[in-house]
Order: sequence, then C-alpha cells, then structure tokens
Amino acid sequence: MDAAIEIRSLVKEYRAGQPILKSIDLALPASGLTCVIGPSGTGKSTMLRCINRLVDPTSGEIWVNIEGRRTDMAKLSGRELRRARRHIGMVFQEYNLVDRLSVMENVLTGRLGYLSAWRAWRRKFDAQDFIHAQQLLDEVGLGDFASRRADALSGGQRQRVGIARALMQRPAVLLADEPTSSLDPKTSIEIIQLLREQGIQRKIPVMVNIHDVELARNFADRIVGMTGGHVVYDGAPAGLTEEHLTQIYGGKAWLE
Ligand SMILES: Nc1ncnc2c1ncn2[C@@H]1O[C@H](COP(=O)(O)OP(=O)(O)OP(=O)(O)O)[C@@H](O)[C@H]1O
Repeated sequence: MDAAIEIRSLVKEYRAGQPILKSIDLALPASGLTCVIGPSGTGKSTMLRCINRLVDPTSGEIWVNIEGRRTDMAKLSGRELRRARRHIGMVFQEYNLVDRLSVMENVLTGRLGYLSAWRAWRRKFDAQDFIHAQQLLDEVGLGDFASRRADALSGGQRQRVGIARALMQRPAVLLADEPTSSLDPKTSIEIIQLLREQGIQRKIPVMVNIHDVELARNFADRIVGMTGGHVVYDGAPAGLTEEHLTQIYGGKAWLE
C-alpha cells in the first residue's frame, strides 16, 4: 500500500519494562478520516504524540510522507526533527490558543516553525502569510473573526481556529487528540466533518482520537480500535461489531 503514515512495531514505555504501546502496526492511506477509539489509558494519545514526537518512542518506526520523502519520525533529532515536525499539524482537546491574542495571530502561530528564530521571536510574518491565514479562516467559517480576541469565541469557534492554525503549517498529516470532547453534540459533528473535509481537500491523512464511538462510526472512513496498548480492530466503520466493541471496551462502556 502507498501509505501516508506507516507505523511499524511501535513500542512506548514511560517506565522501563512497562510498555504502554505494545508493538503497534498501522498504515494509513493518503486521504480520509481515521478515528482511533479505545478505553481511557490505552495509549491513544501516546500513539498520536509519538507521531509528532511530543513523546519519544522507545522503539519502532513511524514513516510519514513529508514533501515527497518518506521520513521515519522515530529516528529524527535536532534540526531534522524540527523541520519534519512543522509538517505535522496537531489539534488539541482544549484548543491551546493564546487567549489574549487575536484569531489572526493565533492562526499565524502555525507558521512560526517556518521562520528563522529571530523572525519567529519578533513574529515577523510575510504578507503572504496573512493572506493564507485569512483564506484558512474563510475556509473554517471564521472569515469575519480575524481581529477578535481568541477568548471572545465559543468552544466550537475556538476549535475552528485550532484547525486553521494546524492547516497554516501546510501539514502532511493532521492529528487531533479528542478535538470534540469539550463540545456539544452538534458542534462536535461540525468539527469532525470539517477535519474530514480538509483532509480530503488536501489529500492528507487525518487521525483523530475520540471517545464518542457513534460519532466515529458515522463520520470516519476508517476506525482503529485499541485496547491494552494493542490495535484490535482496523477497518471500515460498517465492520465494527458489538463483539469488537466488547473486546475493545471490555463491556458496554461505549454506551455510557
Ligand atoms: N508522560 C507520561 N509519563 C508517564 N506515564 C504516562 C505519561 N503519559 C501517559 N502516561 C500513561 O500512559 C497510559 C496511556 O495514556 P494515554 O494518555 O496515551 O491514553 P489514552 O488512551 O489517550 O487515554 P485517554 O482516552 O484518557 O486520553 C496511561 O496509563 C497514562 O497514565
């Protein structure tokens, strides 16, 4: 398969001899929304954070297509890691916006990894960056909000800013760690659909950790079910049965 993300034998131990991820193998195609489900503490966030190297893997390989080159994120360090990371967009549960900055300034933050240290420190963006940021705000439905302060927005709007900021990185991969956990059901659907559409438009894989199984079932192109640090389901939403859910959650927890 021509995978845009390929994870091989990924192991993560925070404490020696106690693996959280127990040899994960996963290959995601160049487009489409993959939802990762599984009980709390099973390692979903750890897996996502290994991909963008917020967490260092203990062993294994994480191949990502970056600017036409297959790159093993697990092996990078220093400058090479910084260069690769700027192509990996991340959307967070709590948005991680800077409240006192405007929406535009928050979106521009996604560009910082491309600037020299001096320009980044002075937040010296190009005119082209402002144009791009405004285009992205239009795309996420916040075209008229550029000058608002981030803390004047609703949760759904804040998450849209988070998505625009990640897209500002011109990502090769878009990762989202429980992006809808703080949102109401209707807004959650809008955010998941937005993530999916943006991934399809840009032909990049979108990988989302999510607790809401029904949301995943209804909107994902693919579901990865994890339990105890293993992948136990990897396939189409339609193929995810009650037996799989029982295996993943060990009961009827997904109904709660
Ligand atoms: N920095 C860390 N140091 C030590 N242990 C950690 C660290 N981060 C996570 N863990 C542990 O690793 C395990 C997996 O955590 P992780 O957050 O990846 O799970 P998760 O499936 O994303 O859970 P949730 O759905 O609740 O977010 C947990 O037992 C957690 O306590």
